[in-house]
Amino acid sequence: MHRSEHGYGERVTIFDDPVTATLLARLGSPDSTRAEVLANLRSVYAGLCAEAAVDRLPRVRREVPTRMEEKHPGTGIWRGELVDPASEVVVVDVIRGGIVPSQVCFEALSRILPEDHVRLDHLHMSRVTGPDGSITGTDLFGSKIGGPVEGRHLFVPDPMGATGSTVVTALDHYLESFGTPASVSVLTAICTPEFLRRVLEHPANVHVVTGRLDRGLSPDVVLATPPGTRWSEERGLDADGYIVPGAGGVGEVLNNSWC
Ligand SMILES: O=P(O)(O)OC[C@H]1O[C@H](OP(=O)(O)OP(=O)(O)O)[C@H](O)[C@@H]1O
Ligand SMILES: O=c1cc[nH]c(=O)[nH]1
Repeated sequence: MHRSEHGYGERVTIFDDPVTATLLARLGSPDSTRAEVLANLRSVYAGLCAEAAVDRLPRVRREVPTRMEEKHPGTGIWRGELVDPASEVVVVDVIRGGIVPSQVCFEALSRILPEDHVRLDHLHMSRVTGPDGSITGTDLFGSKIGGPVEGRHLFVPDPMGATGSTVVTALDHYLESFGTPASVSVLTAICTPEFLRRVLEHPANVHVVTGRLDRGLSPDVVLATPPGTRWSEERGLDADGYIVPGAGGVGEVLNNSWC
């Protein structure tokens, strides 16, 4: 995967490839149908999940006989590194924007690990706005969490990393009551510099993999510098907590539910 150069530190991966950029440009376009948005979101998350799995999951060396082994004993055997099948993973479904991305990750990880090592949890969450329309926090209304996360690799696919309030609330909930994961990967289709600052400060030692980093409200002089070089001056959030340029309310579009 082509990765963007940036100054946000080693725990951040930003995709830099024209395929992901094209999918995300269509995803955010006012002309795209819901079917296109869904299909593009699935494609983007297949890439984000694979990248996080490569970076975070332990590996083992293995020898695997192929169908050629019978004809070529000893040489018809593939030798190399695989994902360690002992790894255990928990995918977090952040309802509602995260429903489709979490299902994509759950299915993808279930193809590379034993099925009983991959779990899907659900968190019912919603951002809360104050009287002026600005985001004041995130409510966690309920959860279905299938057990501890201690020693497991946590994947949090949340498409729009805006203020970071949703992800931080989710991680607080896990750390308070369900143990310490072996690693935490937050996967966003699009995120802001403000989001990165907030989630990287979290004690869970978060790694972020994002398809795009949007900082469209930054001054021109800052936009002329590589991402993260003048991080404190970068702005990607509008006054209502929406990402600019962003993709609008993705949870709303995906669900045709404007609330
Ligand atoms: O980084 P934050 O500022 O917390 O915002 C991000 C949240 O908004 C979107 O979801 P969705 O539209 O489902 O949620 P909402 O109704 O809470 O905006 C997105 O998928 C995140 O869950
Ligand atoms: O820009 C944003 C911010 C939060 N949620 C979205 O769907 N879009």
